[in-house]
Amino acid sequence: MRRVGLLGGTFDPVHFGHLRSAVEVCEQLQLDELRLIPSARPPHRGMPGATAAQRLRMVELALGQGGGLQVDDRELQRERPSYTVETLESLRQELGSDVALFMVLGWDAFCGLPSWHRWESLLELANLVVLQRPDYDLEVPEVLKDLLAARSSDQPERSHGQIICLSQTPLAISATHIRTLVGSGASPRFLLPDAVLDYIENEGLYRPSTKD
Ligand SMILES: Nc1ncnc2c1ncn2[C@@H]1O[C@H](COP(=O)(O)OP(=O)(O)OP(=O)(O)O)[C@@H](O)[C@H]1O
Ligand SMILES: O=C(O)c1ccc[n+]([C@@H]2O[C@H](COP(=O)([O-])O)[C@@H](O)[C@H]2O)c1
Repeated sequence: MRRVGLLGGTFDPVHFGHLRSAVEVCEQLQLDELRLIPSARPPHRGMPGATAAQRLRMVELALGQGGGLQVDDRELQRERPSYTVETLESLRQELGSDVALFMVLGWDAFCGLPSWHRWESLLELANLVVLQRPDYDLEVPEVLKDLLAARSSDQPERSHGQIICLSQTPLAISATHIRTLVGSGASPRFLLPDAVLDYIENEGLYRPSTKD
């Protein structure tokens, strides 16, 4: 069965925490491809600092011609909040039922899962891959403890319905920290690809507003 990974994110901006995790998930789960899916109108958070088109462009620049990792812009084609369950439904329509989908989430995102739109349907559409996040110390909600006990697997072979907790190289990098660095005039170099940093500088992203 073909195995497709999905890493959704605001990517404001994309950084090496996302990219290194994506490479390691691909290798550990022997995926045929992994798609980074920028969230056009991210639910559950304020307006990003960069537009959806700018965030998509930064992901494209980060990936370059890199084999295996791809960008999927389907959430920019919808005039609605970017609900993950609708993205998975659209992917299932495109790819069919005979493909294993692996939706990748950091620990922080996983802990917030019970507040997502139609969250209980997510496992009917995909497997979940949960990554550690060294910069977050969050308690997992009880309902997710039960879900982890019931659905965890070390050897995921099904098209959907299983949860895989992976240990990837822990990188305490966040987009929030990068925006803060840029906003204070400090350099975020080596936390994200140079091509993305050049784009941030050329577009004047994340600088403090000049308005009073
Ligand atoms: N350093 C990291 N290690 C592992 N997973 C990460 C890392 N950074 C982000 N992720 C995960 O990648 C997905 C997309 O993250 P997102 O684009 O919100 O980046 P972020 O760095 O968390 O941004 P922000 O600081 O703006 O919230 C989420 O599931 C998140 O948990
Ligand atoms: O579907 C939802 O209700 C939902 C709620 C919060 C987050 N998400 C998705 O989770 C992914 C990570 O979100 P974020 O805010 O950490 O970038 C991204 O693809 C979001 O669209 C999805």
